[in-house]
Amino acid sequence: MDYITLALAKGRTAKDTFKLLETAGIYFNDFHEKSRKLVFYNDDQSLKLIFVKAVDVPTYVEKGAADIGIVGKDNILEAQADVYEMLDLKLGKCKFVVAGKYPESDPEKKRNLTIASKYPTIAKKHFEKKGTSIETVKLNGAVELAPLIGLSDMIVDIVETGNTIDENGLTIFEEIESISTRLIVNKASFATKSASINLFINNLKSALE
Ligand SMILES: Nc1ncnc2c1ncn2[C@@H]1O[C@H](COP(=O)(O)OP(=O)(O)OP(=O)(O)O)[C@@H](O)[C@H]1O
Ligand SMILES: O=P(O)(O)OC[C@H]1O[C@H](OP(=O)(O)OP(=O)(O)O)[C@H](O)[C@@H]1O
Repeated sequence: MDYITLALAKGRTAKDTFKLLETAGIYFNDFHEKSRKLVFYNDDQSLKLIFVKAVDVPTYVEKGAADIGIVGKDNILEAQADVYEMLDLKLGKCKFVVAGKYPESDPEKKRNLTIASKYPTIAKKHFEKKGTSIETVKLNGAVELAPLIGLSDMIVDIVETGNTIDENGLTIFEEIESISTRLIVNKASFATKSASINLFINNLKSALE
């Protein structure tokens, strides 16, 4: 069997991903949360795990540095990565929305809107589809602050419980799409390592049932 490299997103979905891998019988015994190590091997050394920032997972997989990646749909869409998306792991569920101050922000206005987001590509594509041209301001967090202090008209961001939107007095104007953690595969690896990759995917599928 071929040996495969798995890029796994650090951050809020990591714990649930490790749990799912364990349900599938895949254990990384040398992994522990406080470790600063970035490379781990499973029990039978058939899997090499690299633990990277979520936003970088699509890059590792597209470029073939990893055969498989586990990462949120948000990062896959934003990266526009040329990879196969094979499985929905149903973790890290949330949705992309357009939000702003009500009634000051009006998404239907066709004037040049400024949208703040960690996801400027997704924001641009969404408004392009509606025939609205926008300027984007790329932020790396606390995006909800932007319309409150006049940095943008609205935001495109992730919502889960809605608490961040509510506590900052914003209103959701539109839901763009649902997000969850997905399994992605490098296109060349899928051809050259099909047996190992299919085995890995089938194990995860069984664990999800
Ligand atoms: N509030 C949320 N609820 C559920 N899932 C979320 C939420 N925010 C983000 N996610 C999902 O979890 C993934 C990882 O989130 P996390 O906040 O750890 O990543 P990050 O934004 O890259 O981290 P950082 O803020 O440290 O840069 C996101 O890419 C997304 O798919
Ligand atoms: O609907 P909620 O449950 O409130 O979750 C939504 C928040 O979670 C994410 O931020 P994160 O916690 O990653 O912090 P960030 O501002 O640093 O991106 C997202 O960008 C929202 O701000």
